Amino acid sequence: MFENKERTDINELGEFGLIKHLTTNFKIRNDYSVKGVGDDAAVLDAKGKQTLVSTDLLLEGIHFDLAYVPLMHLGYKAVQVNLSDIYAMNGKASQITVSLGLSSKFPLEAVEEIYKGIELACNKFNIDLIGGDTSASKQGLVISITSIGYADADKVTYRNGAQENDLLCVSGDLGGAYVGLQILEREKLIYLENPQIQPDLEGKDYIIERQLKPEARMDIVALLEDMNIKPTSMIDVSDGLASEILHLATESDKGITIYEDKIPLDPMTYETARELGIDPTVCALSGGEDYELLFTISQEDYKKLKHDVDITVIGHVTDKNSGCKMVSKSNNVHELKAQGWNAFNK
Ligand SMILES: Nc1ncnc2c1ncn2[C@@H]1O[C@H](COP(=O)(O)OP(=O)(O)O)[C@@H](O)[C@H]1O
Ligand SMILES: Cc1ncc(C[n+]2csc(CCOP(=O)(O)OP(=O)(O)O)c2C)c(N)n1
Ligand SMILES: [Mg+2]
Repeated sequence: MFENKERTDINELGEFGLIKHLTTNFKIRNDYSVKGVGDDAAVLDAKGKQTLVSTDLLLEGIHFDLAYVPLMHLGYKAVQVNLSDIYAMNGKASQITVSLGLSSKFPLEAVEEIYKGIELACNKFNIDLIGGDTSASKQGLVISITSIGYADADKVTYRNGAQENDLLCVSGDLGGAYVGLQILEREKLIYLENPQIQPDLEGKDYIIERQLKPEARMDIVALLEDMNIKPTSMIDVSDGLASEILHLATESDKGITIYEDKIPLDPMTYETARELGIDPTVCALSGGEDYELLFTISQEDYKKLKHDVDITVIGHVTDKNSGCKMVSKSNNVHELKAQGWNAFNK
């Protein structure tokens, strides 16, 4: 989705000219970055902390569809999904590298749009862009971002630390990004059949934003620190609640039980799912792309966060033999299965 009329051929700048043009506005802003863009490698200083590194790959046609994703949003989202993994380790994100495979149809102005989104994310989350790689691609747009962060060794939170009787908590609300995607896909099909019809996204702002412009939960990491809570285990919700619960349980060698009526759903998510004839609970369990934090805390810590409206306790940790279960609104017990999004199922 790129409507800018000006089209400058990337060949006019060449690879190095392009890199210079795109990165010149990015200034190093934090002490962990010794050298950013411009040498054979970036130089970082962990300042006695542990270093967290995570990488994700976004491919046109698999992870995003340029028919309805504006390039600036894509740049912003690509950064968010990567920062989210650093926050899921209970760390502070400080740097990213950005690697691009650009299809030949992309003019300079299109790449500039992606970088506007990246810059917005870097400004908002205090991140240094410290490097990357740029190439032409014959198969559409490819974006790979690596995020780097730091945490004191005793703060780093793994997937494997959940203990029996811990409480399972989730930030924000779930399922919105998936329902937003269904609306965007619906409007795309209508448009393809009849290009005169303008997309009808009226009243769907929140869920469309959840899909196009997710926000990684840096604030939750800060909140937990303020509350003096160290989660016993943590993961971010990228593939859907069910899949992430199974990761925490498997890695921790425990079982987990959740309660359907506790799953936080935004009213717009709930109503739109109903309109589309899909079960809102299934959207939360299997939709994905929520980029909320799912974590376990010890019972003693419950009093510290019970009044926080942005964190919901949805279940608890059990012994391994009890497996992963959801108690439904009608009090039936269902086994949780990882039926979340899977790139290989497309
Ligand atoms: N091609 C690969 N080579 C090596 N490690 C990989 C590869 N793909 C994924 N991983 C690693 O597997 C683990 C799980 O990855 P993934 O399911 O993608 O996690 P996330 O949902 O947090 O991105 C991570 O430690 C990741 O770095
Ligand atoms: C065209 C399109 N198809 C599918 C999706 C949905 N989708 C894209 S990425 C994703 C989940 C996370 O992707 P993955 O590559 O598994 O990331 P990771 O778990 O490694 O962080 C989902 C549900 C989408 N937003 N757009
Ligand atoms: Mg991954």
